[in-house]
Amino acid sequence: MTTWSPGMSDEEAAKERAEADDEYNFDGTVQLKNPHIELMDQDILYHLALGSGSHDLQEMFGEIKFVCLGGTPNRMKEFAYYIMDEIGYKLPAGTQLQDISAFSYRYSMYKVGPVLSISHGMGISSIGILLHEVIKLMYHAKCKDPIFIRIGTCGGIGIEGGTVVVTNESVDGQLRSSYEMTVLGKTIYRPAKLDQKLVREFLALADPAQDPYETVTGKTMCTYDFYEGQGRLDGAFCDYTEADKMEYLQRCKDFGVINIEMESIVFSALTHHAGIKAAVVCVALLNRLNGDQVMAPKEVMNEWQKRPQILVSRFIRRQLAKIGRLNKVHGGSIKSPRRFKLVQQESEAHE
Ligand SMILES: O=P(O)(O)O[C@H]1O[C@H](CO)[C@@H](O)[C@H]1O
Ligand SMILES: O=c1cc[nH]c(=O)[nH]1
Repeated sequence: MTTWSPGMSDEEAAKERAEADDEYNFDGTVQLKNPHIELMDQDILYHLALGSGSHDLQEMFGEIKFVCLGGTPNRMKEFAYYIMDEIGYKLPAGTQLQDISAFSYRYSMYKVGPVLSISHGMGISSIGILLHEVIKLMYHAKCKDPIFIRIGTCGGIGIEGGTVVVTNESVDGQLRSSYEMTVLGKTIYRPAKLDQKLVREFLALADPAQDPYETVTGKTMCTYDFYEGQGRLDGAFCDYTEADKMEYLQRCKDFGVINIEMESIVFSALTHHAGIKAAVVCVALLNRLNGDQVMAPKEVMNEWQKRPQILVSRFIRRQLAKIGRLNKVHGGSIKSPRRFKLVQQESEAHE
């Protein structure tokens, strides 16, 4: 847990935060870098329709290891049923998955054993609010080493529709790799860092023999808008020419950007700030160098949207298998691969 306190100087606090970055607490629980929360009688997670006073969050969510987020309620409900099959999770007879956040009328949330599947809506503000509450949920529930994964769609730059992209770095519309926000009237920047080991793990799970599509990695540009923000010519307004658009997209491509979407910068910045490992896996719906309109038929797009889910499922199954193997060795006492790694490192040091 961070030792930041209201009396600390800015310099001390920055040092404290830098040291605490990218780390879970030693027991794997999530650090909360907000000293005010502990002082509150209860914490109402308003947009999730949950609260630390009204719900036993540890009982309900303590076992969560994977938090999967995607734009639409429908995709995340489908993913919940898909991952249920994939990990062999059985619902009690005669029951079905419930949308835990249904009464927020904002986001949908499904829990399948150690997996949470949550819709985040469109854009930085929507996922940003959700992330505050989900990170606090992880903290209240004392979840150990949770990994956050965004399962999305995007526009490709120089890649064809149906290609799966694992983001290695998120940049904004000005190609800056930090998330800019205004706090108390001041502009602050949070580094938008993603876990590079996770990137490699996801790429290694792509299987050219089995997958009739490419899985690639590169920079993802995250914008505040779908139309002008992404240099489209087909919005309600457009004050630039096609040549201007192509020059911008080419500049992005030359910088290493291979896709564009609308959440990855705040997703990577806030998870990094919370010390939570995170990954972004999206499918391209079109190649923006060829046009702006999303024209693939519905059935084709539905099949494409399954592709990141397949990769994420392989990852989750592999992680769960690791945890299962470790627990066999350690009598069920180790609940996450990371804890296992620490135990492994410690025992190696003593050899
Ligand atoms: O498919 P999702 O997850 O919604 O993501 C992409 O699609 C939306 C735009 O159509 C944006 O939210 C963008 O990031
Ligand atoms: O072009 C696209 C397609 C999906 N999502 C985006 O943000 N942009």
